[in-house]
Amino acid sequence: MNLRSKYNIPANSVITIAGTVGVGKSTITKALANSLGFRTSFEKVDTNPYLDPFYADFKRWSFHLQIYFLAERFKEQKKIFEYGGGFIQDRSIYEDTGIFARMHYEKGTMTPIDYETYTNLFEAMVMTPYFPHPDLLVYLEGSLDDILSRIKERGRPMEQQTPVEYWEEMHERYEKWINSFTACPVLRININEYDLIEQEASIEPIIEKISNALNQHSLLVKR
Ligand SMILES: Nc1ncnc2c1ncn2[C@@H]1O[C@H](COP(=O)(O)OP(=O)(O)O)[C@@H](O)[C@H]1O
Ligand SMILES: Nc1ncnc2c1ncn2[C@H]1C[C@H](O)[C@@H](COP(=O)(O)O)O1
Repeated sequence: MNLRSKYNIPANSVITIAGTVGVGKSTITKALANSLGFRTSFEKVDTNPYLDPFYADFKRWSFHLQIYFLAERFKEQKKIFEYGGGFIQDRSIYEDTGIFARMHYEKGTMTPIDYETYTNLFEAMVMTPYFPHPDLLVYLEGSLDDILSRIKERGRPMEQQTPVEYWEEMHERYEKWINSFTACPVLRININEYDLIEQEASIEPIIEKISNALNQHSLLVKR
């Protein structure tokens, strides 16, 4: 019996993984998809033409990068819809606006006009009844120190050159953001609760929690 059947997880579920840069989203996305027999939806990092220029000059490229990510995530959303679900998604579309665009606007590295244009576009595309929200958002949380050492260990050059204050600011914003997030049900997981690098089997207790969260929500909806 596979873990999806064992824990009664519907085959058409869409589970999105959220959390700050380097927290471990891609790693857990792969592990969950493998264990549940789901497809994956990853954000494109290596082929993103704006990411390197953005890290070199936030002011010049923040709007371009947000539009690029929005288009990419929307295409992924369409793919998930066309397959009828059964996906683990690496990063939610909500973080683009709730964390990144907002942070750059408030820090002065995105102009008010660009922010308004972006926000209008985001709301017209995403915050409509036609946009399917995920069944569950799994939020990965961890200490700033752990996250900084993971960013360092992964070694993406543009992230190494970014001042630590950027990651610190993002870490704080994530905590506030998740506390007021309501677009879909949330399951919080602390990254010290599992270790997929040393112990592959540590995915099973996470799947059990996901199952409880999904089933609890569907009971609430049925009531
Ligand atoms: N459970 C874990 N324990 C230790 N290191 C981890 C764990 N999960 C991820 N990592 C490491 O942390 C770094 C960032 O992980 P990644 O999945 O790429 O994060 P994200 O997708 O959130 O940016 C990678 O070097 C990865 O190998
Ligand atoms: N919406 C975004 N704005 C700015 N930067 C972003 C956005 N989404 C992702 N990123 C950056 C952050 C990282 O450098 C890479 C990949 O993110 P990760 O959390 O490592 O998967 O893209």
